[in-house]
Amino acid sequence: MKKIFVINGGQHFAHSGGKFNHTLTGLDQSYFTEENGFELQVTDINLPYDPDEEVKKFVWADVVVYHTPVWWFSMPYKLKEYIDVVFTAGHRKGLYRSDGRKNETPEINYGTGGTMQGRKYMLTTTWNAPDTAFTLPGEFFLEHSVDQGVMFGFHRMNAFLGMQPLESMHFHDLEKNATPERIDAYKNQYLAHLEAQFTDLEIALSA
Ligand SMILES: Cc1cc2nc3c(=O)[nH]c(=O)nc-3n(C[C@H](O)[C@H](O)[C@H](O)COP(=O)(O)OP(=O)(O)OC[C@H]3O[C@@H](n4cnc5c(N)ncnc54)[C@H](O)[C@@H]3O)c2cc1C
Repeated sequence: MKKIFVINGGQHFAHSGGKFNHTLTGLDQSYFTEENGFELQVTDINLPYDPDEEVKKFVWADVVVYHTPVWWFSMPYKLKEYIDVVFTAGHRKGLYRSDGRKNETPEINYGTGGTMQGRKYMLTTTWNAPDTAFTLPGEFFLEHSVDQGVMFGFHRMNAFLGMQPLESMHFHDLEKNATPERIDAYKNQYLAHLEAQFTDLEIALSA
């Protein structure tokens, strides 16, 4: 059984209802079943949580799945608060030991003190921005991808803990053009993405 820990970062606020991130979490619950060879734990950052129990979920997991809307080119404040609180609780309790540097060589090895080696993570993001804002010359994101641009720090954060990325998936135009057709297509694409990522993972983890 592969152990999957899903964090639903779809905060409910203003015009961002968290509904699409909740939909992704529901698809996880339909896919990561015991029948399919998975054990699943889910945290919704809108609900109260115990930081020590959350640390245990990270340490338990083979794969952490993060679902987040993008708010002001970052994550929602409740997800950021969750990470600040839980990762701090996880210092020397399974998430990270130190920043990785040694006193005698402080110039090198920053970010190598994580204790989550062997674990993987997968990121999904949701946006109002269309995908073309990242790809077309002259458009807003100057041709930087989501992973190498806005979410670069998020990926380094997971590297700091020692985790390796699975392929991310990003969902665009969910405000101005959230048509039923787009939502249905995204749901199907996400299930296909899970199949692709987690079929490969079976081979990688059991090797
Ligand atoms: C403070 C703030 C800052 C923001 N900053 C940015 C930014 O920097 N860049 C950017 O691009 N965007 C930004 N946004 C927009 C934000 O990223 C999107 O509103 C968010 O990603 C949408 O995700 P959600 O889970 O909240 O979905 P929701 O807004 O709840 O849902 C999106 C749409 O999908 C529909 N839907 C969802 N699930 C289903 C379903 N199962 N069946 C049928 N319909 C469904 C909903 O009805 C809705 O129309 C910002 C929003 C806020 C509130």
